[in-house]
Amino acid sequence: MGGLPPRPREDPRPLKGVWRSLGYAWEGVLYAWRVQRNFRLEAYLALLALGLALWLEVNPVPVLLVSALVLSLELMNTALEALADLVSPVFHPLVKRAKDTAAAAVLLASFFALLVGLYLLLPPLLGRFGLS
Ligand SMILES: Nc1ncnc2c1ncn2[C@@H]1O[C@H](COP(=O)(O)OP(=O)(O)OP(=O)(O)O)[C@@H](O)[C@H]1O
Repeated sequence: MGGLPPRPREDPRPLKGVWRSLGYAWEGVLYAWRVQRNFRLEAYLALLALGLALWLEVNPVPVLLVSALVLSLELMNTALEALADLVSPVFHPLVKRAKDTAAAAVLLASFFALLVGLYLLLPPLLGRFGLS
């Protein structure tokens, strides 16, 4: 395990600290990408939805916002799972509550993202194929 980084006020080069923080955050993204199949699936779906929005000339901002919400919640879920496994590697009802609730947050956001995607993209998509 690596040592802890210097505390912000003790760091003689604060800007270097910002880059270091970005590096740690990127490590988190790579970790989630490696171990979480759902994170990869959600990232691919977000790219697909963004590509469709651009192709259909639909405002891509809502797609970006809901994608950011789902992916961020998946990262938080991954973080919570790691902590829960550290605290209680064996079955504990409270860990079950915590993990299930964190997973529910991702599920809920994904459901609403799907609704936003369908509402925004389906009508112009059907129009492109002459089905509207
Ligand atoms: N230590 C534990 N104590 C109690 N229940 C647990 C524990 N670990 C896992 N569970 C239960 O199993 C479910 C799945 O947990 P797990 O950590 O495997 O996540 P997951 O849903 O498979 O997520 P992912 O596939 O994203 O890793 C949890 O939602 C919870 O209900």
